Formats: sequence, structure tokens, C-alpha cells
Amino acid sequence: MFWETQPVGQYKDMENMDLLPEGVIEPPQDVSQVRQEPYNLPSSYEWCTCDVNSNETMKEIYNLLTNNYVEDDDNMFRFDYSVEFLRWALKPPGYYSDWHIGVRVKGSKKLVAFITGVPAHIRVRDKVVVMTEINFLCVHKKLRSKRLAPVLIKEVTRRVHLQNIWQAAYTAGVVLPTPIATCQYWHRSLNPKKLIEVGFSRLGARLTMSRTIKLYRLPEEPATQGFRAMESRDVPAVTRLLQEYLMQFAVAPYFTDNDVEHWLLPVENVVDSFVVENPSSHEITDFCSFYTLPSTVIGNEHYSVLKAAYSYYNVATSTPLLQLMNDTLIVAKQKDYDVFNALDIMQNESFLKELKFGPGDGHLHYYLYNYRIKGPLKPSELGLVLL
Ligand SMILES: CCCCCCCCCCCCCC(=O)CSCCNC(=O)CCNC(=O)[C@H](O)C(C)(C)COP(=O)(O)OP(=O)(O)OC[C@H]1O[C@@H](n2cnc3c(N)ncnc32)[C@H](O)[C@@H]1OP(=O)(O)O
Ligand SMILES: CN(C)Cc1n[nH]c2ccc(-c3ccc(F)cc3OCCn3ccnc3)cc12
Repeated sequence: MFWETQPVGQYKDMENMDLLPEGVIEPPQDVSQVRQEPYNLPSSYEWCTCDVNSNETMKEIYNLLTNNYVEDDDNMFRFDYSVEFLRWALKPPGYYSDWHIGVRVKGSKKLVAFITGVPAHIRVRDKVVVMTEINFLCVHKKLRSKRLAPVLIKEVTRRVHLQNIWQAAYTAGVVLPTPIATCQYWHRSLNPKKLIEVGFSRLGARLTMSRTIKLYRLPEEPATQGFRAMESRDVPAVTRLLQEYLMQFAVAPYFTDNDVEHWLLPVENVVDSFVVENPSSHEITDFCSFYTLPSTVIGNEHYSVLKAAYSYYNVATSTPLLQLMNDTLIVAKQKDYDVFNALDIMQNESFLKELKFGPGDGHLHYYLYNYRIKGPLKPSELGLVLL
């Protein structure tokens, strides 16, 4: 079993788990000891480093993912990350282009597999650890179950080690050794008619379509005075607000102004963020944000795409979180999203039911690589959102 060979929490450690200390599992090696040559691929494949600044390469990555990436359990929807979204996700401050790893068929040069890492500062309890966030692991449907994933994982691990980084964070819908937390995702209908048409939702037993539309109707405009889109000038205030807020969670990113500028300034059709500016003091008191991740609707005759917004980071210090999140739903509806998704992490549980979110049909598991924590953590102890 591949994961038994890796420095991650092992099932066999479970009984004396609480005796093992929290922290690094395997001490760092000297970078000069790290394997210099790439891992072996089956003979007809070759490694490539994907240049995310190349439109042609981005189109190849987009096509691989849109046809072969994560589907829901019923294979009705598949994530449809856009090229702009992927560029945003893969080029944060300090990114390494050789952590954008592809596998091509030697002859045709067809891109058939992919895995990425981006650098991040992640605080685990009271320690800030330089990590890589691993994402977009994908093997073409025609090349599944050939043990390509372990090779991709070992290769990205090797390249991360070469930068003297020894820990990672990742999430997955599948259970692997060993989750540090298991979260549930929830959905808030914005366009119930379309959601029922594509089979995402079902008409409630005692509800007609018109009563369902009425149930999810939202006001035309946000209720909060001073609610507006975030701008560059707000970066220092948002960084302070967010850093302070995230301290309450056991695992959370450590965001500098630079990080906030990249991850939270609005990018059209990628990430939207809003602040509440007190009309008299002009103080920034609250913040909310969501990212745009459509899903392909697999095999529906009327619709091909589900437009979904995903709750990102939200901080409420003077507006009630319930009201702030309702304003977020209102803006998402204004921008024609069909559904608004949220995990039960951070303080999200406090608004999910009241704002008419319904539970999703799966879980998202959080993982750390080469770092042990006494756990598992409750979702409300997590302050980290991975794309
Ligand atoms: C210090 C730096 C460290 C950096 C690295 C940190 C670790 C990063 C870890 C990566 C984090 C990614 C995070 C991320 O991207 C977000 S999770 C999304 C993963 N991608 C998808 O689900 C897309 C659709 N599926 C596929 O493309 C394939 O099914 C994949 C590629 C998933 C597996 O390809 P395959 O053709 O179906 O399978 P084989 O090649 O034959 O390999 C089977 C082995 O792969 C293990 N497996 C399966 N799914 C996995 C998953 N999601 N994570 C980790 N491992 C996974 C599984 O346990 C099995 O091992 P075992 O049988 O021995 O148990
Ligand atoms: C996080 N990031 C690593 C992508 C990723 N990988 N695996 C996943 C499994 C679930 C979710 C998820 C996270 C939040 C959410 F509200 C709904 C979700 O999935 C719904 C089911 N689904 C899957 C595809 N289309 C619809 C994301 C992911």
C-alpha cells in the first residue's frame, strides 16, 4: 500500500496515537541528499514542467481537468476549473514553476496526468510551518489504476524537498491515511428550478416548484450599510482583520499583505470579496469572499454547466455573521450563480441551517504530510480552505 510507505499518520499508530508527540514525523534531510533525478515513468511517458504563463499549455491543462478531474459520487457533475482560475490558483507569491508537473505521451506529447504544489505558510496550533499545498492530482480516465498516482506524488515530493520544504497540506473526497479532520459540504440553492432540472436537487415532498422558488428567494440588495467590493486600498485592513480572526483555529493559513493581495482581491469570474466599511469611521469591520468553480453537468439535455460559488474566508466583527453571509448569498444571486456551497469549517455551522443550506452527499477530508497532530480536529477547528 503506497500510503504505508509515507510519513503520514498510519492506522497501525491509532491505538498509541495519543502517546506520539505532535509535530514533524520525519526530520528534514540535507537538500544535497535529495534524489536528483526524476522518478521513473512507464516507458511511453515523459515528465514535463507546465508553463502556466503559456496559453497553449493552460488550454491543455484545462482540457485534461475538465474531462478527467473530480466528479461527485453519482458522476453527474465534474469540476470545470477555468484557465483564469487555474492561473490564480497556481501563481501565488513565491510559486515554483517546476511544481506544476505534467506527464505527456512521448510520441503525441498529449498531456495525460498532472499534479501541482504551491508554497504556503500554514500555522498548526502555535507553529507556523512552511508547507506546500498539493492540488489538481489528475490521471486521464484511460490511464487509471496503473499506479501512476504514487509516481506523481513521489515526484512532486522530490521537487518540493529540493526547495528544503518537508511538509504538505491537501484535501480529498477520498479517505486516505490519515485525515486530520473530516468536513461536510452544504449547498444553498440560488436557482432552484435549474438545480432540480439538472438533478442536483429534488423537489421537496410537500413543495410545488413555485413554492420552492419562493422558499429560496432573496432580497435584491445587501442589507448591510457600507457593504462594498474589496479594493487594493483595503488590503492592509483586511490582512489585519483576517490574521486576527484566523488565530482561533488549530490549522489556518498565515497571510501576509502580499498573500491577501493575491488570494483575496477580486478577480472577475475567479474570486469575489467584499468589505463592510463603517460609513462614519470608515473602519473596515467585516469581510466576506467566495470563489467561482463551475461544474460540468454530465449528460443533461438542457444545461451543460452548473455555476457554483464556494464560500472562502469570512470575518464578522460588527455585522452578525448570519447577516454578512446572507448579503453574500444576495450578491451571488445578483451575479447569476445557481448554487452557493460551504464547508462546515470555521464558524460556518452557525449560519448553514438558518440560511437554508442543505447538506451535501459527501465529505471533504483534510490531510497533513509529515506532520502529526493529536486529532482528529472538529471542522470548527479548521481555518484553511483549499481550492
Ligand atoms: C513534503 C511535500 C509532500 C508533497 C506530497 C504530499 C501528498 C500529496 C497526496 C496527493 C494529494 C492530491 C490532492 C488533490 O489533488 C485533491 S483530491 C482530487 C484527486 N483527483 C481526482 O480525484 C481526479 C479524478 N481521479 C483521478 O485522476 C485518479 O483517480 C487519481 C489521480 C486520483 C488516482 O489515480 P488512479 O489511476 O485512480 O490510481 P493509481 O494511480 O493506480 O494509484 C492508486 C493509489 O493512489 C492513491 N490515491 C487515490 N486517490 C488519491 C488522492 N486523491 N490523493 C492521494 N492518493 C490517492 C490510492 O490510495 C492508491 O494507493 P494504494 O492502493 O496503495 O492505497
Ligand atoms: C477542494 N479541492 C481539493 C477540490 C476537491 N477535490 N475533491 C473534492 C471533493 C469534494 C469537494 C467539495 C468541496 C466543497 C463543496 F461544497 C462541494 C464539494 O464537492 C461536491 C461534490 N462534487 C465533486 C465534484 N463536483 C461536485 C471538493 C473536492
